[in-house]
Amino acid sequence: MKVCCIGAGYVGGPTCTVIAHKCPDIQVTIVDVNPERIAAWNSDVASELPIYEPGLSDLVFECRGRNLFFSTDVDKAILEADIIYVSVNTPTKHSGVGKGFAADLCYVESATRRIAEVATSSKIVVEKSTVPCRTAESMRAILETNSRENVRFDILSNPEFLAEGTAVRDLLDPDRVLIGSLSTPEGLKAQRVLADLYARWVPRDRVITMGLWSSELSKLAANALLAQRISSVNALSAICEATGADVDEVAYACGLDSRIGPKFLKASVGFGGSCFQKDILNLVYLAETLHLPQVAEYWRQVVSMNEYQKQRFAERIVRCMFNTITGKRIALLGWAFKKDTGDTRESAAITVAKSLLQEGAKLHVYDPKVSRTRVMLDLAEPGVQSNEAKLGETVAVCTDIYEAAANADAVVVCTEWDEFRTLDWQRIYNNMHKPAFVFDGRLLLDVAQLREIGFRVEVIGKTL
Ligand SMILES: NC(=O)C1=CN([C@@H]2O[C@H](COP(=O)(O)OP(=O)(O)OC[C@H]3O[C@@H](n4cnc5c(N)ncnc54)[C@H](O)[C@@H]3O)[C@@H](O)[C@H]2O)C=CC1
Ligand SMILES: O=C(O)[C@H]1O[C@H](OP(=O)(O)OP(=O)(O)OC[C@H]2O[C@@H](n3ccc(=O)[nH]c3=O)[C@H](O)[C@@H]2O)[C@H](O)[C@@H](O)[C@@H]1O
Repeated sequence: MKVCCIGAGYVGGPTCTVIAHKCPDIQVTIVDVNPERIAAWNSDVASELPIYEPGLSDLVFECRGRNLFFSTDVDKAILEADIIYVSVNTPTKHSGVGKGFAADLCYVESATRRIAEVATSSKIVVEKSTVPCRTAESMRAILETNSRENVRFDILSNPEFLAEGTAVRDLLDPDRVLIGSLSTPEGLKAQRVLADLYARWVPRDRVITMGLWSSELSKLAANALLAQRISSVNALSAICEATGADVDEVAYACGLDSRIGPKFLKASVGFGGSCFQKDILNLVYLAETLHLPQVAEYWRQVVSMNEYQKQRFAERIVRCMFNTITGKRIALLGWAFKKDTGDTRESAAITVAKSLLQEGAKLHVYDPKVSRTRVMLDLAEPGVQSNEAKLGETVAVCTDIYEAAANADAVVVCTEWDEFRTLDWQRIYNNMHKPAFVFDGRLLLDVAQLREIGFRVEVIGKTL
């Protein structure tokens, strides 16, 4: 059996690497239109792979050249494959109908058209990208009206639930694998083929099957429910700050109720990542097009609360620093949207940094997995400063935390990297301007220890 994956991104790369690892008899080819990305996947240096995920480079090096291949030859991989994963990006539309909400399906459509044009034999096409409900229907229409005679396509929905930073672990031991299909004999047969593939390492009872539309909607629903928990606890964090309650204690007390559960109740500066916001806005758009304005408004509020949380944190920094940060140096620790990834898409750090820059601060950014180029690209958006040289006057990207914090007025923690827990805070304090502030956007630091050293500490969801 041969598997092809179109899209060598955060999902296609790890997902199909794990398939290659678990199924040495299956040839897996991951293709992409981006030659730099494919070249990076073919690098022999772990740090040059396009994605940082704990444990991923070992699997890539184990399988690559054996039964795992990364290539730009999309057509060849399509021609040879029995199963084709479509794992391309589905960003929020920036223009046209549904601008700012709907998913842009142009990449899914172009990959689907390519499959239809190139394939000379029947294929199972797996919709891996996160898509609006009933996208598989559009894919089927494109495939059926553009394919050759005697070539049949069975489309399955197989949404991905991995989280970045734990992708390999999530793929090796998933809570569930979801496969949706039409309930036709051919659809069910294709569903069995894919279920058998996963059952090589996932217990059968965790490979669940259902209809196509339920499967597509379940992915959007799962992300909406997860993000809703974070916005709920972040909304409570604002009440905690105003009342003297402690959000960690409140979350702990609530999470012990087995109906609520303890996970995903960590208050923060705000959720980031490429999917939560995008997928909820997609759900909002879906509700609007279905003429369900109250439903749309309900989910929209999860995103609004997240924007509020990020803004509230930035405003608190300014307020605590005597209502002005003009010309002050602020060390920003963490740029990725969560620990153990170099991904910065929709990272809360970006919003906070932009607000601080607009208030006239000078930023020294440190993140163990994010490059200077990435930080500058994230900031060089319209409305902030588009000129990189000018940006360089107010933003420095440091490779050392102590250098970032030297002569700073404040340290702001935006990402929960483990290494921030064990810093030499006395050394940091000695080299900072006084009063020295620490703003913890991740409830990560030992506040008592910091206060003893002399820091003024402000934490999300707490008044100290
Ligand atoms: N990033 C994540 O943790 C998760 C993402 N998803 C979903 O998976 C999908 C992919 O996400 P990512 O991997 O993060 O995106 P990504 O942007 O990292 O990767 C997508 C890749 O597809 C390539 N591509 C686009 N059109 C193509 C075409 N016609 N032919 C060949 N290659 C093409 C792009 O060049 C890019 O390298 C999205 O729908 C996303 O919502 C789902 C679960 C987790
Ligand atoms: O569709 C997707 O892309 C994926 O989106 C999320 O995964 P991911 O965005 O990679 O990472 P999460 O661990 O969910 O974290 C998202 C954001 O929420 C924040 N978060 C998470 C948990 C929490 O309790 N509090 C909190 O602020 C994180 O710091 C991060 O900024 C989901 O967890 C995955 O199941 C899903 O497959």
